[in-house]
Amino acid sequence: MKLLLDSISQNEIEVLNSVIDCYGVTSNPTIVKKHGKINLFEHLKEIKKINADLELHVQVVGQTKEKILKDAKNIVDALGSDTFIKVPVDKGGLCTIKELKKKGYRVTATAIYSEFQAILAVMNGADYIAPYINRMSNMEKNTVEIIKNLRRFIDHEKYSTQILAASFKNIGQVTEIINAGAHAVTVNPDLINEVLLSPTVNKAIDQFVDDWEMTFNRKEI
Ligand SMILES: O=P(O)(O)OC[C@H]1O[C@](O)(CO)[C@@H](O)[C@@H]1O
Repeated sequence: MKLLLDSISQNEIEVLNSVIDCYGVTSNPTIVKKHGKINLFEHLKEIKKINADLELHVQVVGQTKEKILKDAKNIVDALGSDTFIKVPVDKGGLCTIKELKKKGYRVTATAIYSEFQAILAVMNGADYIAPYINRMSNMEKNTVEIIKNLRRFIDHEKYSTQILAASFKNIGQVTEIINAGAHAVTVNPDLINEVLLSPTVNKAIDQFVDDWEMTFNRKEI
């Protein structure tokens, strides 16, 4: 299982990288917008300095094959050939995924709202597919079934594509989707922090320390 952070906040990534096993970071233009008009490539290079092993998934903006290929080249020239190029799965995106794979790029197929869209991206050779869990739930789709079906399809047909589930709005969705068979999830640090900073957990820990101190009159073992 791979856990990625759906954020480009250096502070959030630095803190969580020291606490949990982070596999990489994902971004899209909406996530970048929160940081204003930054130099994205320089910003991401700083994130790589936190942990050189972090996978970077960076989204293209171009909407035609030519423009997507140009964006992909710029991304890889700036950040290295191990960077994953995120390409939205529409007609233009699909044929470009094929082309990018022929040229040796690493590709994450994104903006996936349906099982069939995901299947087409797998067939075109995407390394990862990123189904949008919360956005599909909002469309009353059974996301657990979709992930189970996709995993079955990938395993049965022996594709090497991995499911990188994205767009979560609560941790319940994350665990459900991991259990359904996703290979990887990308999660907003706020959702992870909600669990790690839970008042219920803190209360239980404080109670243990209080009980120890009452018994032994000290706060160490
Ligand atoms: O519904 P949201 O939270 O905007 O998420 C969209 C998702 O798409 C991604 O761009 C993945 O491709 C993630 O970075 C993000 O989790």
